[in-house]
Amino acid sequence: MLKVEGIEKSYNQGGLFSKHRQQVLNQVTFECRHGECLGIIGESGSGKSTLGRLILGIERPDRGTISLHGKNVQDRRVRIGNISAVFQNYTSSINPFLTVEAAIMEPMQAQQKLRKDQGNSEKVDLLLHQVGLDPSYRSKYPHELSGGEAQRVCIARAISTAPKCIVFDEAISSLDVSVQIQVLQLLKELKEIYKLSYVFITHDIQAAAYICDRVIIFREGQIEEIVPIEQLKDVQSDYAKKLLKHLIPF
Ligand SMILES: Nc1ncnc2c1ncn2[C@@H]1O[C@H](COP(=O)(O)OP(=O)(O)OP(=O)(O)O)[C@@H](O)[C@H]1O
Repeated sequence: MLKVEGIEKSYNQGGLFSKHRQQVLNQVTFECRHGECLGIIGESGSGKSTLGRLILGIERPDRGTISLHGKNVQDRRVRIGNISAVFQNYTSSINPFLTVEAAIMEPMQAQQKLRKDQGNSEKVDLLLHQVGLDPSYRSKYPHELSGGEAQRVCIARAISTAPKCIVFDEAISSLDVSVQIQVLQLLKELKEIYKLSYVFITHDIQAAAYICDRVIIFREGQIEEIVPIEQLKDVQSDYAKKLLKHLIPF
């Protein structure tokens, strides 16, 4: 369903007029199946977040295509309401001047399917309930929320349009360990309820093992290996073995 084909991306290095370009992604091809959680693991700087931004249509690839159900995500109409994101930095992901209710309604309004009416308010209550928050949170502002609560609001925003795919970029990394587990459980439940596909960018191998069905091992902007999660211990390449050994704590 989400198809990434032959993606290449480079950035200018050394200022606006520099001719030197850094190749960040090189011939990246994979598919994220319907209802699948596909992990992306790699060293810092290997291009994971860049890939996430391309899937979200925030940036364009130099070459290659990313499509959702056969339609190119560069078309805004394909993305809006169908692909959403949850980032690491939950505090800057929500407009500080918006209440929780307004923040959750924002993506729905962008989708232009629902208007600010009774139905929408009810939907906000349902979404809050689904992420484990009670209706009293509707009138709160971001600065009144804990990190875990703010990330739950970001998740409510992400699911509010009933998307087909959500990109998580280190979405649990800034949370306390106990909150990370709760949020991972929540994400698993929501994936089943909404039949979602997840692209789960992380450096946390344990989180990946808990939630992912398959994992892409990323190396310097290229796919080193794609492994089903139950075969994570049996990766083939020396690089993948070293990376996983490095990422597993103790
Ligand atoms: N907008 C940009 N302009 C120039 N260079 C960029 C830009 N975005 C990313 N890069 C470079 O691309 C490379 C890959 O960055 P990216 O953030 O995608 O890696 P990452 O694997 O997500 O790293 P981390 O795990 O540290 O977040 C880095 O060398 C980074 O400096």
